[in-house]
Amino acid sequence: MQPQTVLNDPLLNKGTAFTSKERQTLGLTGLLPPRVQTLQEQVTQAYAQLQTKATPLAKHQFLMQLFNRNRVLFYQLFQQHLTEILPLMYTPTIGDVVEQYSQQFIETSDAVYLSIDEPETMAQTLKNAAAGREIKMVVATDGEGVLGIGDWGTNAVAISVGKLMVYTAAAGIDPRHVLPIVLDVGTDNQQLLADPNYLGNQHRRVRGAAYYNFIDQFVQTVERVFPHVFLHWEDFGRKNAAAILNHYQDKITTFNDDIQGTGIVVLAGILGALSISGAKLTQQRYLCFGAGTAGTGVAKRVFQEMQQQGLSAEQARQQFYLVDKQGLLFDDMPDLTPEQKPFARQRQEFSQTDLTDLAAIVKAVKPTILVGTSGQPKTFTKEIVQSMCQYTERPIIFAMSNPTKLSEAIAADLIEWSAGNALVATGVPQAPVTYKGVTYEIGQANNALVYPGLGLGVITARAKRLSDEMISRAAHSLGGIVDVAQPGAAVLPPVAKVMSYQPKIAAAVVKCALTQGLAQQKIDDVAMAVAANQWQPIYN
Ligand SMILES: NC(=O)c1ccc[n+]([C@@H]2O[C@H](COP(=O)([O-])OP(=O)(O)OC[C@H]3O[C@@H](n4cnc5c(N)ncnc54)[C@H](O)[C@@H]3O)[C@@H](O)[C@H]2O)c1
Ligand SMILES: O=C(O)C[C@H](O)C(=O)O
Ligand SMILES: [Mn+2]
Repeated sequence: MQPQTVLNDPLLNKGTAFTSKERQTLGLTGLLPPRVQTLQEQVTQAYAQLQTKATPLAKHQFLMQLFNRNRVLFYQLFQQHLTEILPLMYTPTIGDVVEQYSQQFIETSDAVYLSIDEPETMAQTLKNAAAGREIKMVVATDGEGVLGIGDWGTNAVAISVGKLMVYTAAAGIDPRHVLPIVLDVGTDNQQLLADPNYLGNQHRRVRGAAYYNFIDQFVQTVERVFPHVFLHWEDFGRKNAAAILNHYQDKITTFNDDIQGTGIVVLAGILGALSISGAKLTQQRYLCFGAGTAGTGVAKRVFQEMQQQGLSAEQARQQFYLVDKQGLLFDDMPDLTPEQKPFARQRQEFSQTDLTDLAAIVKAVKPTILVGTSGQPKTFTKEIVQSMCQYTERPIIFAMSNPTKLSEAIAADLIEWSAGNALVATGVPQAPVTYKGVTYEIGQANNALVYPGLGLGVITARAKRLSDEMISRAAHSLGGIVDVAQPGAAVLPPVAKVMSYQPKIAAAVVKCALTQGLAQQKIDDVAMAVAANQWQPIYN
């Protein structure tokens, strides 16, 4: 191998950690500073450099440079400083990274850009990108629904890269086995269409049959080029996200993170909240604010859980109320999505005629659980929180929207307005809140808490399908980590321990796959099999 190849391959490069013997063998003598460092010395030095960067975006750029040069060092640093680095490489900073993509562009970070204008190149592109590696996991986005910030076209490649980083940092998914992909089908973002520096296809989004044909070609090609791949869909627009999942979930091993990952983390958070309050799930009234991809995905997961806990489908359905742009959703509305329809209510259930404003809806419905997936900032007001406190002792309030500027609420407000009674979680990281002498830990209800372990389980089992039961098992596996007797306990386990509970999630998924006959891998010892699939960021 050419010496330059080793130094330029982030999966092989050790930088200053190449020993003098390795330098001799690989022809690197004199191509690096003379001092040989240990990995830990490199980590310490890189961490100190990181501290000199002034803004989250500058820190992100520095960390991307490390990622692009030396992946072992990058992930070792990431894992050692996980709570600090996660928000820099993922939510919320990733939102700014997407918006600034063209302005900041230097290099591609081993991502793949599949253009709807050149469909014939797809198979060769995937082979080129893999360069002989076995690809076990792909994250693909078409960038139409990035977090809550909307359509960012090809810029959304940063989301695929970021999601995969979290897979590796949190669950040890081997970076040699992953591929981040953007499906560039155009953009309807006027700012990008007018921007001379925009790097994507500068035309409007292709829709309809041509779009679905492209998606289908992608699925067929990925499955052919990478047998047994786990295909993770991220941040598609509302219509396409559900349509794609519904079409492929019984055909291939696939997962929509916004629908299913979010369903897992919210259900786990609700189960955590109920174990604090002692209330029963089957007695909760559930209000979804923002009934789009995530909102309906989560509602469906909680709905299924209520049935597992003994309610009939009809009884369970009575506990759900969905609110979208139109207000409370009624079955006579002409523009309901297929995912909203099953939960739409009948007008005659209510004496009120105007149920468009969230505060009025809360007063009428009296929800005990309020989950925001609307991308509408500050919509969970004092009035709403205080209404909920009038009829329920411990209201469950999750403000899921990302990034921070779009969150439905600030945790500190929810705690104060409810006099410490609300059981709170937020999609973005929020600091603990001290109120009247109690410190409330704020669980981060972000799918990042769960999808890495889920993917690790799927890969370990070489699961044929990702079933509903596997998803349900993943949600339940998060119970018992937090000491709920502790005053101010969070409803979800902390991000600081995220690495420690991913194997637990993975094991639950593997066991379920084995039971359901969906595992294509023979496994005797589940914990050992999971551990064997975890890559460690250390030099060979
Ligand atoms: N915390 C997490 O893990 C997580 C996961 C997925 C999505 N999210 C967040 O949820 C938000 C929505 O994401 P999505 O993928 O579901 O997007 P989406 O576009 O599919 O859904 C958003 C929904 O909100 C509705 N909406 C818009 N304005 C509204 C208003 N004023 N009142 C009521 N409803 C309104 C839209 O019509 C749409 O149905 C984003 O901010 C995203 O970051 C968080
Ligand atoms: O990316 C995140 O932080 C969570 C979620 O997938 C989202 O779209 O907001
Ligand atoms: Mn997402």
